[in-house]
Amino acid sequence: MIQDSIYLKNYARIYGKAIFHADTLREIQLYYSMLNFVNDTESEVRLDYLKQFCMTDNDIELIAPLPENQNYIDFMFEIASHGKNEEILMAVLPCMLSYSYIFRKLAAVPTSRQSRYWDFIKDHADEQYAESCKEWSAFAEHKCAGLSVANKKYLADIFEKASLLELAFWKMAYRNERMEENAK
Ligand SMILES: Cc1ncc(CN)c(N)n1
Repeated sequence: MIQDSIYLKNYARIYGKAIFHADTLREIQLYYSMLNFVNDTESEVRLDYLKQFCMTDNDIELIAPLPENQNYIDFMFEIASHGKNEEILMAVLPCMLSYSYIFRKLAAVPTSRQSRYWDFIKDHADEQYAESCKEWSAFAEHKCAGLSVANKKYLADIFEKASLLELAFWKMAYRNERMEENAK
């Protein structure tokens, strides 16, 4: 949750770039709806968890990102610096889509309701969130439809790279767990 708070603050910055380079108002509204989920819906639950650790977003400002988190942030910033919205979309979408996919699977496991992270799971497993993910994906398909095969391949590689950075972010939690085990 702490590393995620750092990640999400930087993730939100990417939308500043995307909105600036958007072609249409509809496009701005789509980016805004993605940012709105991260910054409002998701943040509400996130702040509740931080509270359980006696922390607020002000405390997060003093904590450094772990390497896996920093790598992911650097990658998104690098892509955003090109100022091309098709590329930015490929870098930001795995964050939104993978959570819908993973948390819907998790929510279907009966014992998940006993998890201390149930509120977090529930939000991301939500039907409305899945519908929004479909809308964002359809927008990306539409935006990229007329591109050359080579360009599509380049964009698919960005999507894949961002997805692998998501995976590394998940694994980061287990790395710390192992380090704690080893320290015992
Ligand atoms: C690393 C990461 N990826 C995705 C999400 C879901 N928005 C998240 N909160 N954090």
